[in-house]
Amino acid sequence: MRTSITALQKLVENNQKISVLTCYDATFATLLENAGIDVLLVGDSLGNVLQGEKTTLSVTLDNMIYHTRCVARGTDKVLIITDMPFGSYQISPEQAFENACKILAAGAQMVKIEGGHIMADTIQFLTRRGIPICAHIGLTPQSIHQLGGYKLQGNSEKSAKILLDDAKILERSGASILVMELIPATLAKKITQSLSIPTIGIGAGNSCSGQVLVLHDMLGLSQGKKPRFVKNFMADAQSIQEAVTNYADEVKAGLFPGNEHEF
Ligand SMILES: Nc1nc(=O)c2c([nH]1)NC[C@@H]1CN(c3ccc(C(=O)N[C@@H](CCC(=O)O)C(=O)O)cc3)CN21
Ligand SMILES: CC(C)C(=O)C(=O)O
Ligand SMILES: [Mg+2]
Repeated sequence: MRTSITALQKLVENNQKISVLTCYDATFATLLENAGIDVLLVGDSLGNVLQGEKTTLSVTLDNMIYHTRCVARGTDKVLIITDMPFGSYQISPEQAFENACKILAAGAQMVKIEGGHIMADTIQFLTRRGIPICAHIGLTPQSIHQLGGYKLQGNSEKSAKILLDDAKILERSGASILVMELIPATLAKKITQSLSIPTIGIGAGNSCSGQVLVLHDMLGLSQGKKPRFVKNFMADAQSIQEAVTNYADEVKAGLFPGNEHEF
């Protein structure tokens, strides 16, 4: 039996942090599972790190299905969450359901969708029909051309209030987990304390229920400017296994992210 959302909730109740990494293939999936990572996210960041694109916008549903299958084949214990790609869930709840079914059939146990209150109806539609949902607020990279850059979100009183309200609405709509990306640590803490579902942060400080990073970033493989929230775990490790184990340990111990990784 794979890790269930119930098991993740138990971790939260016992004040244990949830470790999440992105993963796109079977070899890494086996390695991450054996290193004790709790959740693997088949992220649409594969557009960046596998396909060499500037944004996640061109990633297709078939891409996500293919990589979900690869990750599922390489594992038998971890919970697999797969990003629904841009355009696969925004048209209607019905279309979102149809596409989410294909992702679950490929081996994911949950799908992630970007957006706040605007996604409430879709989340309600899917969760009432048996699809577990991870919501995602703050910096939502599929809206990059609207946001105008990969910038900190929720840094005004008004936008912080919208994010807090969105988080509550998403929980009420049935979301099982909430990813929060690139928001002030104090806001992420307040949101986490206001919800009963686990929160997973990336650039959202140390008070979330868990943390996620893009695998290639934490292995120091990504080129170009490194976002503030990224830590290269290969810098102090002799092997990929050791780097991943250190990540899991530092998340569990509340050592990562440190002050230098938050906003
Ligand atoms: N390799 C990779 N890592 C990611 O974390 C990631 C992807 N790809 N692709 C999809 C999105 C895009 N993401 C990004 C990309 C850049 C920044 C960045 O440069 N952030 C600045 C913010 C500066 C500010 O607003 O103050 C930073 O310094 O963190 C953040 C998130 C997160 N996701
Ligand atoms: C960075 C995480 C949260 C993500 O959505 C992705 O990898 O696509
Ligand atoms: Mg994503």
